[in-house]
Amino acid sequence: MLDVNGISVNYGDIQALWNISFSVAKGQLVALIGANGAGKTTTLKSLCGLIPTASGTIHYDGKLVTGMPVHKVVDLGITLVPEGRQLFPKMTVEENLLVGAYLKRAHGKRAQTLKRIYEIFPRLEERRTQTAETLSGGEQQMVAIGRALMQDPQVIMFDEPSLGLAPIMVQEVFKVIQELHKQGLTIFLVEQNVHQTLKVADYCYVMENGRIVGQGTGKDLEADESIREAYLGF
Ligand SMILES: Nc1ncnc2c1ncn2[C@@H]1O[C@H](COP(=O)(O)OP(=O)(O)OP(=O)(O)O)[C@@H](O)[C@H]1O
Repeated sequence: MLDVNGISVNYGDIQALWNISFSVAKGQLVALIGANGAGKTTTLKSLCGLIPTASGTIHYDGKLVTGMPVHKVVDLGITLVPEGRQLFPKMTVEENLLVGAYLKRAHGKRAQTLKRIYEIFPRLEERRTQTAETLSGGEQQMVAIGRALMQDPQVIMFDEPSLGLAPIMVQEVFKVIQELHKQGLTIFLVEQNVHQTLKVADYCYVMENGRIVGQGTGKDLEADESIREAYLGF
């Protein structure tokens, strides 16, 4: 469904991605793990058209996405839940969610999608009139996921959704991601919580210094000694 072939990305004179290739099949949960500064966020931004690629191609459902503006990428059904959530703090939960449904593909079904999101996150329905800034970190992450779902995506990409959350909320976020996977969404998950990620991912890529240096099923990587040493600490 998503095919990334040999992309490179530069920030001025600094090369951040070197000839990255990977693919995400329909309905799969594929993860990208790596340390701080490895290039994970840069990879996501280039997939959404937020930053240009210097070389290589990105195809989605057979269509060339490379060079497309962000709103066109979103209209194809690719959605990002950004790191740090990026909600509108003074707007209510429901207003933040509705922001997600501004494009044509999602606008017509927004009432129906909102209902579905409140079924997934009953807590957000309880707090629908509360401003985003007054929510806990975990609740804000739920709003960010809900807002992405309002775009009616085919592929949802997460940038470190568990970052900065209390352990119980980390579990909650992973539960939601697994539930969305079960419902058939295609998921590309960028995470530093390697332990949890290897448990839920169908397939996983490992990134270091802007390069893909390993790949395999969650189980394979969990059993790999160098991965255990570098990312799992045992
Ligand atoms: N706007 C920018 N200008 C210059 N360099 C950048 C910019 N954004 C990222 N970089 C550099 O590109 C490299 C990859 O950064 P990126 O944010 O993609 O890593 P990451 O794996 O997502 O890290 P983290 O887990 O810390 O978010 C880093 O060396 C970073 O300093």
